[in-house]
Amino acid sequence: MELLDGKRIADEIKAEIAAEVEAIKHKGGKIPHLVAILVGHDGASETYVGHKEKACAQVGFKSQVLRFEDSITEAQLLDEIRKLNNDPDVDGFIVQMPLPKHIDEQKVIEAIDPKKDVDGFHPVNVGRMNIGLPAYISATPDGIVELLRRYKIPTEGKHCVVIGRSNIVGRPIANLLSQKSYPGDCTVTICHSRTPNIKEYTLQADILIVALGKAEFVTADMVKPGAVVVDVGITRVDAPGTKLGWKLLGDVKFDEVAPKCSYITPVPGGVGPLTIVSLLKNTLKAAKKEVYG
Ligand SMILES: Nc1nc(=O)c2c([nH]1)NC[C@@H]1CN(c3ccc(C(=O)N[C@@H](CCC(=O)O)C(=O)O)cc3)C=[N+]21
Repeated sequence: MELLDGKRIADEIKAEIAAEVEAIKHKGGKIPHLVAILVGHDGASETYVGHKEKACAQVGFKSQVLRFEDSITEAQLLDEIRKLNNDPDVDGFIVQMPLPKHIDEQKVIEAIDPKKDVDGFHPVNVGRMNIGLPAYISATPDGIVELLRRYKIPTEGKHCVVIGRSNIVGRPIANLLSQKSYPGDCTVTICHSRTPNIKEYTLQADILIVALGKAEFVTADMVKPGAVVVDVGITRVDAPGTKLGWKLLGDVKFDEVAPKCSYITPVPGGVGPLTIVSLLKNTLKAAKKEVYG
């Protein structure tokens, strides 16, 4: 069993991006500039946005967080988005999810100029990605693809089973891995909450991608010996007696599943660190006008 070390790969890619930013500076080109909009005070969102700021500083990007109270109206938020769409210094921006209930998330996503949508959530980017055109690919599926590529995991002709059908993970990763590419050329099955007897499918998986958001859902009896297991879940649970009083659990029961695998991602330190890096990759592409010209 070998760990898919997302932290190590993330550091490797960040070093590559930092070198490119240095080269851009040297030539007097545009320093990539990422903006994050953060509404309210959700603890996890604060953490992620903090990670993004730190990562931007590490690679030499310009970054900014625009903070708004929960009381911001949808119209006011849409107006802030319009300003960012029209600000030539801003290469890309994200609106951290979740948003307060009185704001329509889909409306917000669709207000973002696809050229600056470095989260890859706008239907234009989703659609382009789905048909294999240049696009901003959203962070989690892109992170999974990077892990498979950097560990040179064979994918052609493999059966990839995805648990979860969300717009931001299950659906896009199933699409990418079925495309004619590397990593790709997989036979893909999507399972979800209405799939009876999930184990019947997971036992056939050469590559098992788990993204349903249920802590320790996948147990050893559900995994084929030698499988590659990618765990996208992160659930915070109480851990009395530890220093923090809590810990993070994946969607896979790591201790019993790991010994059966050829490769497996840890949680934390697997896909998570790569999601931040994907955002940096997209912002660099935006600054270089690589996707839309
Ligand atoms: N507009 C928007 N874009 C997002 O990309 C977005 C979002 N909203 N809302 C929430 C989710 C979640 N997300 C993660 C980012 C980093 C880690 C990450 O770095 N995880 C570390 C552990 C982090 C920790 O210690 O809590 C790891 O798995 O090793 C995880 C999850 C981005 N999201």
